[in-house]
Amino acid sequence: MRYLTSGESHGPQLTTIIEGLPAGMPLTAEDINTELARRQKGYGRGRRMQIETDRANILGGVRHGLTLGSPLALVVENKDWKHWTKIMGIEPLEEGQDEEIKRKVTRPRPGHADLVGGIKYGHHDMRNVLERSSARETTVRVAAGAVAKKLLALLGIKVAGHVLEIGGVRANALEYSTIDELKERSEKSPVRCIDKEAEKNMMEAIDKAKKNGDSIGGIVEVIVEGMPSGVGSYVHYDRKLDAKIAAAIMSINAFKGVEFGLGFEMAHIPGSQVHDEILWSEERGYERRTNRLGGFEGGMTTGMPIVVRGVMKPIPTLYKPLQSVDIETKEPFTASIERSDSCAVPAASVVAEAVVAWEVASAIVEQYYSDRFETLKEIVEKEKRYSRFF
Ligand SMILES: Cc1cc2nc3c(=O)[nH]c(=O)nc-3n(C[C@H](O)[C@H](O)[C@H](O)COP(=O)(O)O)c2cc1C
Ligand SMILES: C=C(O[C@@H]1CC(C(=O)O)=C[C@@H](OP(=O)(O)O)[C@H]1O)C(=O)O
Repeated sequence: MRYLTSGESHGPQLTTIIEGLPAGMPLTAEDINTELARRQKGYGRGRRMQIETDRANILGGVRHGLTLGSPLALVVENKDWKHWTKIMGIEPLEEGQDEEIKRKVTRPRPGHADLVGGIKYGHHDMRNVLERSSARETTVRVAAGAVAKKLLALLGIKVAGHVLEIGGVRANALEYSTIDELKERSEKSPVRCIDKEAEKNMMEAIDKAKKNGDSIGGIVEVIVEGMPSGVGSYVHYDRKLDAKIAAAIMSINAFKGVEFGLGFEMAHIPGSQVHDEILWSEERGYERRTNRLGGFEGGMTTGMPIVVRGVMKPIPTLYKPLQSVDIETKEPFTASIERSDSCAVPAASVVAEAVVAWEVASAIVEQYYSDRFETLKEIVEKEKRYSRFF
């Protein structure tokens, strides 16, 4: 499966076209809207989220609640567009119309795509860069991910994301018995963290950063449970599913690192405490004693839950801005200030779920079968059994 997205942050809408979904899969706008609403929540976001109520309009590829196997077209309107119609106008400016209408950005923000993107595409108004480099685009990535999540859910595969760290505050009481419990508890938390003590401290850290005109980042974790083993392949670099998931996490705005299972801790632990011992029983087939490798061996799923984490840097727009240069005058100035979040880690955990779900669903459809959903379901069920009792 593949998808492309189009649209600017303050333009009329965001669009995605999804290609390669099997036919006959139940899908409603509500399936997508629930995920869009989850992405909008989260402590630390700016005023924009109070303006938007993201809703998906399905404009192709579905009839009477079932996918047709044809491309799926989804559109999410930007409610904020009505305040930006002049600034973001599509038609050329008329003779004598004020250039100021464009709300030009000439003082690039360190950490944003502004300067490099402006130089690369020859934009002297860096609004032409920031409008597309903005994480507003993650709205339609979450829409595409919602479709993938629906496909996975119907195959008995569950995806959950939560927040592990914000601004140096680490969650530690992480006991939960099922992935459903993790989902339910993180859903209730304003920072999507299931450790109540850490939640409080994370919110305080966000308040403090905001008060200081600063920003903070953090770590999110995504878990995928119910996978058959053997999805992905060791035979070629571009068929390794862990590599594709890592790239997907890295593609989220502001993400700077990825790890699976014990991750970077593996650098200082002996092999005997890293690799997952193999067990077999008549009733349950193959199992692992532990899941320290986070569900992958040789780029293939082991059948244990996929456990992947990503680190998000602090938001680059600062209300107490850093040093920059005006690209017109070359004089030193502080960077421009655009309306901004002070922490978007909770929202980013929903985006991370979406991009991981997309990679997993794509790999399943590519590997097993892509025409009819019911047939795909039968194949996946058979495959889960086959790989357990081989
Ligand atoms: C959900 C989400 C919300 C974000 N909100 C903001 C924001 O309000 N202000 C900002 O400067 N950056 C925000 N970012 C991060 C920037 O989009 C990102 O840092 C920038 O596009 C540069 O890309 P890079 O950090 O991947 O290099 C957000 C990122 C995500 C995932
Ligand atoms: C609009 C979203 O996030 C935006 C991401 C973003 C950035 O620079 O990445 C900057 C802000 O945009 P604005 O200046 O319009 O408030 C965020 O609000 C969203 O997540 O839907």
